Amino acid sequence: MAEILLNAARMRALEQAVMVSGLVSGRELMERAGRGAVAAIETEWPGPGTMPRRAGVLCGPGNNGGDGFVVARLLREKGWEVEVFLYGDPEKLPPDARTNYELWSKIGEVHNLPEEHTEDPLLYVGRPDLWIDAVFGIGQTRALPDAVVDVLHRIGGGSSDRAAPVVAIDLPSGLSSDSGKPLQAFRPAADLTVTFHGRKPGHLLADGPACCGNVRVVDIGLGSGGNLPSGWKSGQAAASGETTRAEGRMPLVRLISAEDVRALSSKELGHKYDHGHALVLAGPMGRTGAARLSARAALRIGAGLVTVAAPGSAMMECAAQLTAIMLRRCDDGAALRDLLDDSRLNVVCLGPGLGTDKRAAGLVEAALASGRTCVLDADALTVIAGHESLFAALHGSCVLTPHAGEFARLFPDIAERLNAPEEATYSKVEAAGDAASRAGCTVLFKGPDTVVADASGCVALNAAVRERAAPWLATAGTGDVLTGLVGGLLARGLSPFDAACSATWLHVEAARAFGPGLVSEDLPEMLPHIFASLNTSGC
Ligand SMILES: NC(=O)C1=CN([C@@H]2O[C@H](COP(=O)(O)OP(=O)(O)OC[C@H]3O[C@@H](n4cnc5c(N)ncnc54)[C@H](O)[C@@H]3O)[C@@H](O)[C@H]2O)[C@@H](O)CC1
Ligand SMILES: [K+]
Repeated sequence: MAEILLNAARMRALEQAVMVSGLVSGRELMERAGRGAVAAIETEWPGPGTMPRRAGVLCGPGNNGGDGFVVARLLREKGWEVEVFLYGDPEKLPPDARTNYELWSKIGEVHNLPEEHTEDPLLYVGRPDLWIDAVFGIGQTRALPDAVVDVLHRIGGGSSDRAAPVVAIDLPSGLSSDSGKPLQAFRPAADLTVTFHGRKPGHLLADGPACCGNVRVVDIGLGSGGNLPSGWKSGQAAASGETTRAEGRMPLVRLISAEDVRALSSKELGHKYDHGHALVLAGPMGRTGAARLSARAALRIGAGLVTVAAPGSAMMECAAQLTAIMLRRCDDGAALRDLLDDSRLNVVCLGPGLGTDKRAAGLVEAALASGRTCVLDADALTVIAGHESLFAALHGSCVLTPHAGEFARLFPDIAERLNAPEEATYSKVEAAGDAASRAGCTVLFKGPDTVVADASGCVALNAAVRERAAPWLATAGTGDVLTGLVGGLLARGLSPFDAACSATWLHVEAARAFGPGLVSEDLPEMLPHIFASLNTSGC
């Protein structure tokens, strides 16, 4: 199954559908959520034996608070000393949360956390072993009230050196479920986040991974809704009746995984021309390294043939460095048009080390006018950002691979919205989707949370965070390698969306397989190892 990240609206819809079907009540779902949270706590921190443990449970005014009352009751049943605090009016709790408030009230006290005179929960709990943050979950769309920020500060839920661990129920309070951005200046932090049915985009995007700590998913019996069959690919969201960007709502986000690339590890028998021919455009003498890195990556990922096209001044430099990769001279846009008369050249990669001068603009123009499948990166993106006519010439067979700075040059208003504090629920997923629909092509928006979006509304996320973190990718030239990986997969015939998804996953896996000390040249050389391990481990 492909993992779909459930945005808040979709999670609500799933819960509603299950409750309306009569298969399970909201109260039972809440009980399962609380039970799952307690089990996750016991797994994360196996107890010291017979010693009673002590927890402070902070509950909010909605169903997230309801989960908190369940957790409090179940911990008490297990012998924990538990103090419970409520932010909100018990009379206004929704029905299931109210029921659990009443169940808890039979066995323990509920301390009020009034807005005006925030009490210090530490006074009640002394030295707790654990804090439970059940103030807000997927219902939060606006900044935390100051009183709640105050309390979370006191328990250390915003700093890394807190005295007792914090367990967030569903999400740390103050974090947007859809964007992974804090909803206010206070940046919440938890050691463990227990979420239900499936991960939400906010667990993996932006600040989410740093705020959430370990994320454990609890099955509360909502069935397989939200997951899509393996092999689910671009375009199928609309066909399956799922929400897409094209419908103007938050898209379904698929997590990119090994499943996306397993089929790539075998090259079907055939002639080298059956696997495409990528043309990589180089910049002037002294700047060809970037294009050579792209070319090497394109060849390693399985393009049948790769040619570097360099200006006359750089021919000797390239010739001295290339072996399996071919070399052609290409001084300007006219020369590129001539080269592209050869229809076997099915992909053009341009941008790394290209420069931003007249030659570069001519090459970008010729590449786009040819209608060829193109990967545009680095300098090519800067050139496009500076020429409206080139932006307008982008077409459905293009892949743009901007990092945040390049994205802001190409789509300044979208980037501004993404970075505006008052737009905390606007996510990188939506930003990439808006950019793709404006450009009319696939956009691979780089980062530890790389988002791939196409103009039809399909979106996927490659999360290189926590256990999949690859900090070694922050070194010169790794972006040039990614350009070549996308180009090589396009040459092999993958669609722009699929090529971008697979390339970004392999890029991270290559970095992880090499580890510390990585330089960009190492990345393509790790691919045989990755393909071999995909075949043998079935990971
Ligand atoms: N029956 C269900 O629907 C289930 C819900 N579950 C829990 O319920 C949560 C969602 O519950 P709710 O929809 O009640 O939402 P929350 O409990 O997240 O928020 C409650 C309400 O608080 C208000 N609010 C949000 N942000 C606020 C802010 N900054 N300041 C003041 N008020 C704010 C909103 O009106 C929101 O509806 C999930 O995250 C999950 O923990 C689970 O128990 C599973 C079953
Ligand atoms: K919470």
